[in-house]
Amino acid sequence: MSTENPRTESPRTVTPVAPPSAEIRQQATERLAGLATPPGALGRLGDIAVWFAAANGNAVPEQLTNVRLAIFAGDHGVAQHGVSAFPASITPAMVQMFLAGKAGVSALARAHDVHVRVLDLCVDDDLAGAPAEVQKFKVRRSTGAIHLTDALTEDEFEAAYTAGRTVAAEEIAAGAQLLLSGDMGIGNTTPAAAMIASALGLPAAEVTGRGTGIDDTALAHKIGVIQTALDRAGDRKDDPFETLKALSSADLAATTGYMVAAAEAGVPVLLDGLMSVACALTADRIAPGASAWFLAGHRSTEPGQAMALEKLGLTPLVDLGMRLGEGSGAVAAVPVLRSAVALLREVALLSEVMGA
Ligand SMILES: O=C(O)c1ccc[n+]([C@@H]2O[C@H](COP(=O)([O-])O)[C@@H](O)[C@H]2O)c1
Ligand SMILES: Cc1cc2nc[nH]c2cc1C
Repeated sequence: MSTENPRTESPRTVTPVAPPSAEIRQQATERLAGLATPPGALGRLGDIAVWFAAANGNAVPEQLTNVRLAIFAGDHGVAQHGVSAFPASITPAMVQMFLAGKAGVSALARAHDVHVRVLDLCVDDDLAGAPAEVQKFKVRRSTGAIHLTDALTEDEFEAAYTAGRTVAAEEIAAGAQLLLSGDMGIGNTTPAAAMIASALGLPAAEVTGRGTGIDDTALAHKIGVIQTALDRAGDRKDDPFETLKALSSADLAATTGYMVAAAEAGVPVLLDGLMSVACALTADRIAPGASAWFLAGHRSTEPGQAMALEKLGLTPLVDLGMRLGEGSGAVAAVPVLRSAVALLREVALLSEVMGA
């Protein structure tokens, strides 16, 4: 973890982020080359181990014992406009499942020892019985339908973005060696696609996918909704903060703030599917260089995710055809990263073997 990237100005400042230590990266590369394995025999696991070593600040990287996932949940005005295969009432129901430990991501997180925190930024429900902690950053109920109006007001944007930064700081204070982001929100593949289209300067038709599984008719309608939103935002798409305010939501603005803050603090982030990668792309617009702290967990079936990953220069660790969201793809990739770390930490050096 480095402290070389302090950000003291207002949240709306584009400030580059320094990459992980080149010196430690070099030491880790030399260690990898010296392991008692044939050169290159570890394939990508070797590269991943070196990346993590540099991000972790140790040429012999720490064992990954404190991996922490924050799931940012919210509802989206566009969900009332025929862009999803499911009703918005699924969002609070799934948040309750996360809290009960019964969602897909809950099972994976237990299997792989990942700490899960659930945050309601803009769920359109009062989440009866949920701990107060879950709603402490709640900005509003649902967000503006982005083809008709801005997702957030200026105050709401600042509250959401700052909330995400605070969550990252809290998780880092709790000892996070690796942060993961997850999402829950019916309709959220629509703003996520709009964020990616804005960053890449692409039309809606190229980045839009089927989300929860819409048919061809609904897909054509969803493309129209996203293109209308992009046209409505106009030149504001050139500014990542305006993009978040006009075209995202409180949960996605918070996720972006979380990633910017993690990179600034020098803590690596393992990315999930479409929403996570849309936010990572936006975080890298806000904090150029932040992507050096990001590792792609999995490849989602959403086309926009692949395009955003390519722009970020990231290749996913696993490609399992998943499109669940929740952070599930990132959690599924944790054992791969742990495998890489274990190899660089624990394998003997060839010089030791030969000298023995
Ligand atoms: O992570 C992904 O790539 C992904 C792809 C498709 C759908 N999802 C999940 O499905 C929901 C959004 O889909 P939709 O069709 O309602 O926009 C939301 O809760 C996401 O977590 C997630
Ligand atoms: C059941 C269900 C679970 C989810 N988890 C994330 N997005 C989801 C969408 C649906 C519909």
